[in-house]
Amino acid sequence: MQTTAPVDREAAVAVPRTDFDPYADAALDDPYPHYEMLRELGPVFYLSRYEAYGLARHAEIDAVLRDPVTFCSSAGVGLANFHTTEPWRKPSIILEVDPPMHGRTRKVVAGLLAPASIGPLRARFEQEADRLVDRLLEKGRFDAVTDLCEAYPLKVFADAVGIPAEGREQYLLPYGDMVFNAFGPVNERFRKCLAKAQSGAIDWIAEVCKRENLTPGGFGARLYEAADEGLLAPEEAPMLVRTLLSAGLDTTVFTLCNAIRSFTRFPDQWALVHANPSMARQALEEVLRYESTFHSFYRTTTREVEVAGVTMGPEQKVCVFIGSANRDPRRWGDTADRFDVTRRAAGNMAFGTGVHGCAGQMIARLEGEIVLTALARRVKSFEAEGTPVIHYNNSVRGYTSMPVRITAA
Ligand SMILES: O=C(O)c1ccc(-c2ccccn2)cc1
Repeated sequence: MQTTAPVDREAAVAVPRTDFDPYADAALDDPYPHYEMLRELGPVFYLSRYEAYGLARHAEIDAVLRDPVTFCSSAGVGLANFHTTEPWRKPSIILEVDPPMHGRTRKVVAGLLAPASIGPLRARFEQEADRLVDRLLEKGRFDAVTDLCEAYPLKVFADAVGIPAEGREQYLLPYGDMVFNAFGPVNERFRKCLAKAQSGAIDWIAEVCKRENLTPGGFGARLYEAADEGLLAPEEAPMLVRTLLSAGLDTTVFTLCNAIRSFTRFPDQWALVHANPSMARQALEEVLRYESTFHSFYRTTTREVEVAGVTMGPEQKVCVFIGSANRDPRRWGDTADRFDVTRRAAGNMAFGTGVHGCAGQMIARLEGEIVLTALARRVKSFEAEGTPVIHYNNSVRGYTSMPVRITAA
């Protein structure tokens, strides 16, 4: 366990320094004891290894994410400051921009992914979930990552965007892996990703975002229609298709992984959901709180600002550990570390909060709720077959492999 060094001389109030490395495998194996240590350091601390401030408590993270002017996104939402470091790809026109520009692109994407727009997808999402559960019950034992958690979003969400079926397995997840590694340091993990992705994913994504490759009526085609209507500049449509493919796959895959993992660890919780499938949506919310898929990202100060008595200069990177906010006993009480599907987990930070709160959170919830409901109706129990293999990534948590055995109801 890392130690804290003497106080930082410059800060008005001593800011505790730590050489904790959030990106070390040991931290990714089980971040929660480390998050506990960070929360106890104070409301604000300094990650000396990365020369960035850090917040691990719910209240301060909530305040920072609700102030996009002081804590901006246009310098990148990862450790790299776009004012001094060349971004690895053209910055996103929704994630890596500030108001007012952000408001315009956000309005278009949020409209596309709003309940009214995704409601008509429910029937085909349910049909696909039932077909998938049929296959899993026939198998009895399978790898929950490849056969369930990856298979489902790669089919239903990629179909909803309207991209070709060919090449999805090969390119979509590796591309997302790179997107989420890019929010961390340029470490070995990220460098390996970049090298691999040069081999095809980046070109494949650019190709499938072209209008001629998108199914009419899908989210992608509808972004080009928004450009036709003047709501977007022509070159912004493919950029927002790239957004959907960057943000909408790995996150839901890992959320499903974290759900299955939690239910194999806590079979009594699955028993509750199996007994009452209408709890699926609420159970999913507790999965999102308990094992947030997306764990940490950054904002950059646009001026000198004081947070909890600590004065930060301008151009400072501030890491918000939303995975820790979701376990903060100051917000969730002393059962914060308990996986409890009967808890009211709404208000968790899994999708962030404020103007940049995840625009796709409703379709993510729809996918999760439908899969868990289909499983709850027909699967009595999940048993883990051996230890699952963690997927190591700089900012999202999930699994590479998770052999399970299921028992039909
Ligand atoms: O506009 C993009 O390319 C983009 C937008 C959003 C994300 C994202 C970040 C964290 C969690 C979920 N989504 C990634 C990429």
